Amino acid sequence: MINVKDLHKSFDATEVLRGISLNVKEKEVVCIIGPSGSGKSTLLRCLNLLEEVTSGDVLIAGENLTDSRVNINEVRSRVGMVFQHFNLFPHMTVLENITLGPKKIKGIKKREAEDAALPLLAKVGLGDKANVYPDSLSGGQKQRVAIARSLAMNPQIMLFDEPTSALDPELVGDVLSVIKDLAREGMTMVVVTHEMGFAREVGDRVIFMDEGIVMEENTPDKIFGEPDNSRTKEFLSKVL
Ligand SMILES: Nc1ncnc2c1ncn2[C@@H]1O[C@H](COP(=O)(O)OP(=O)(O)OP(=O)(O)O)[C@@H](O)[C@H]1O
Repeated sequence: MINVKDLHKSFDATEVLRGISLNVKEKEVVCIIGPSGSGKSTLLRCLNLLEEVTSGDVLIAGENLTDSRVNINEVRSRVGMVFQHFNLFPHMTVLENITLGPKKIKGIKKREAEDAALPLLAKVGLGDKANVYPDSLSGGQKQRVAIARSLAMNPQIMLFDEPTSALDPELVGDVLSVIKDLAREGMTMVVVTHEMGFAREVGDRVIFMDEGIVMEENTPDKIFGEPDNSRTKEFLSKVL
């Protein structure tokens, strides 16, 4: 579903991704861990064209995102992304936030978009919040709205960039449980996370990135039990 080949990404003279290759199969959950600044967010952003690739290939379901004919809106509909900061529009209700993309980008009629949005809100445990404004929600609730908003575009793939890092500890569990439900339903997902317990429990594979390269890719049990790479070992000894 996702095939990344020798991906390089530079910002001016700084090479942040230095030759990443990565394959994610349909329904697979891949968790990416690694120190701050190792390029995890940049990699994720290259997977839905939030960043332009410097060189290499990124294929999503066979379509090469480096092809200049690619339709950015169409790619972003297929590849949903949830950020650390929820980026909801404060002047719109929860329902308006969720239906904006389907209406504006997909041309779906208001009524139809709302009918599709309400079950998604129920799915993330916020069935009673359709008509409130984001300000009245907790961080965890806002993040669950952001997940519903991405799902409303009916994506084939979901990318999560540290979805719980901005949350108070007591709010993390509800957000992770929504992501776990998606994993159980067979959503293909790439999750950048500092939640090692989550990566171990939910990831089919875990990737350890450092200094813009994939240092190790392994099953959760292996990477958290007996990592092959000394840098992985060193990192995990600090965070576990
Ligand atoms: N738009 C940009 N312009 C210049 N440098 C950038 C830009 N975006 C990221 N970088 C740099 O790229 C490097 C990797 O950043 P990135 O956010 O991908 O790392 P990360 O592993 O996700 O870190 P964290 O865990 O702290 O979020 C950092 O040194 C960062 O300063």
